[in-house]
Amino acid sequence: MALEFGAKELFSYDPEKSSQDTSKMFINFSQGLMSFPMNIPGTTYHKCLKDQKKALNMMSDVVKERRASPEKHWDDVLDDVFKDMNTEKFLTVEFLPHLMFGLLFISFDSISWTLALAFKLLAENPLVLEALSAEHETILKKKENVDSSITWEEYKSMTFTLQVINETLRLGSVSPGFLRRAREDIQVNGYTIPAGWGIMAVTSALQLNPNTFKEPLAYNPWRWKDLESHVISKNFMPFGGGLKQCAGSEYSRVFLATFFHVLVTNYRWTNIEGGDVVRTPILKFRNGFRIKISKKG
Ligand code: HEM
Repeated sequence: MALEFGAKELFSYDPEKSSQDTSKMFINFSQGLMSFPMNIPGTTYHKCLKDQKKALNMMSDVVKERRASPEKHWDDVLDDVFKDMNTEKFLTVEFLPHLMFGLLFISFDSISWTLALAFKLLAENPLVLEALSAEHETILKKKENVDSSITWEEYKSMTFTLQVINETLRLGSVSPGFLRRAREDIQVNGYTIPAGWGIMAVTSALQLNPNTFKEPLAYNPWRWKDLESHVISKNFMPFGGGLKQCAGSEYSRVFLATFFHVLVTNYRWTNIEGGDVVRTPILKFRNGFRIKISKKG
């Protein structure tokens, strides 16, 4: 679902018209990223390369189709990218399929894992689920038409939901951290990081620091009301930091909040099996994760 929604926003993808199982392609690609790099049929790595090629071919076809009818407007990200090609030299026709592939992968993988973790944590913490449901039921009650879309004001009123999102990202930052390169020698606590060295800031560990987050392993969204903004900005970086921070952070928050609204007002679920969280170094479930979901009566 996150993939189809992202693909629709990026290049007006219509799953009904696609002959390919796009989700499968991206899942296979994702599984091969941390696999042993042996490119022979049957290996995870081989599947990863094969499906990456398929996905890139699909993106190339979309780009070709767009170039063939420049008068048509799509009102999606690719439309804007085509406009930017007039001013940005790095946006070449050869680069576009890679850009679309990268954006789609990065958006689908991170959001899907965050959602999967939220399903697990909410089911394990019924008080949190109860408070989350209450916030969304209140929004529904105030609506004149319950079937109308969520408004920006409603999104802005989701205080507890945003705390749930923060707490989920704190405990389960999809990425272990972010990468930088030292441009000059850097002194840290008596050690020197020489210029040119790669640096990985392991923010996922920082987010479990008991000096900042009391009982760091507890899933406690209420903690966010008492944390001051300067403490948050220095200790909570699930979307990275500085000029290079995640371009999709606001999109992700809106997506997750909207998803929770639909989920808790319409569905209930129970965890069936799996759900052991591991880092490889990206967040994963060791033996998968199965839930039983049903419509609320
Ligand atoms: C829960 C969801 C997400 C998480 C946790 C996440 C996390 C991250 C992190 C940690 C970085 C590295 C930032 C840095 O180096 O400081 C990053 C970069 C990036 N993310 Fe996300 N991301 C998410 C969703 C998305 C989505 C939905 C999109 C696109 C629609 C996106 C697009 C990007 C891009 C383009 C960059 C590279 C930014 C740059 O290098 O200038 N991300 N993300």
